[in-house]
Amino acid sequence: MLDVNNVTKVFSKGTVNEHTALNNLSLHLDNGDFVTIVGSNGAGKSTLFNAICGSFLCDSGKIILDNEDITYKKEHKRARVIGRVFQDTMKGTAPDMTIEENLALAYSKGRRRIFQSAVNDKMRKFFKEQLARYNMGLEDRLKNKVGLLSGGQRQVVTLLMCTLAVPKLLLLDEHTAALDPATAEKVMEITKQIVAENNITTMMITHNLNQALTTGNRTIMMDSGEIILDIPYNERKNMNRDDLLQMYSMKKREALDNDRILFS
Ligand SMILES: Nc1ncnc2c1ncn2[C@@H]1O[C@H](COP(=O)(O)OP(=O)(O)OP(=O)(O)O)[C@@H](O)[C@H]1O
Repeated sequence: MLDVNNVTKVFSKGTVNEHTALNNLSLHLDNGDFVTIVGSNGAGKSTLFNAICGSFLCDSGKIILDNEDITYKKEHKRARVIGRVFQDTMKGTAPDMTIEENLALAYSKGRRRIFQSAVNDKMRKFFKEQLARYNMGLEDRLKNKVGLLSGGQRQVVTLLMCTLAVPKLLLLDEHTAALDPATAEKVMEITKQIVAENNITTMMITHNLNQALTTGNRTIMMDSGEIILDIPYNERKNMNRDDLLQMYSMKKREALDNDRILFS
């Protein structure tokens, strides 16, 4: 489904601040893979997502999504088939628009009617049914502005917006990190449900090693713009966070500095 082939991204090239954020990185995802991504601050995790989304052009390498070379495709065109949920719960929705207007935008995106927020009764019924499934009380608040919702409720609306038209790829960028533990757990449950029901190929960045090891079917660890560990399900299923930290230390030949890594 996704092939990232030898991708390199250098920021501030030719200056004293030159920094290689992605270093000849390659990655293959099969259809339906749910890959969790861990790594220290500055490892290049979000930059990898930005490269896949087309936030910038890479210095070298190719990105293929569902057999299409998207290396030079514009970001807004990629956004039609790639969903992304950020840590910042304000991103991804229009706070001054109502829940139903936000959902209608996403709904029409999938139907090629760009930027259409008009809501009809059929859509309203559909949105209500969808929201009711997640027990967040959102089905009765269709006419509330999204800006009035809690962070957890907004993340659920964003998730639904990203998946109403099933994307080819879903990118979750620490999307539960800003929520309180109970809400984070609830949003993770909903995420897993949406991904499983629609068999969405998904990548999720997290700093929580336990979450990384118990979510999806594979975990990769990044460091200095490279993938240093790629652990498939069979290997991962009996691992705990200490095993993962030890694997990191063996690979890097350095002890793991928990403060730097910021793993929970
Ligand atoms: N637009 C940019 N311009 C210059 N440098 C950048 C830019 N984006 C990222 N970087 C640098 O690239 C490196 C990788 O950043 P990135 O945000 O991908 O790390 P990360 O693994 O997501 O870290 P974190 O866990 O802290 O979010 C960092 O050193 C960062 O400062």
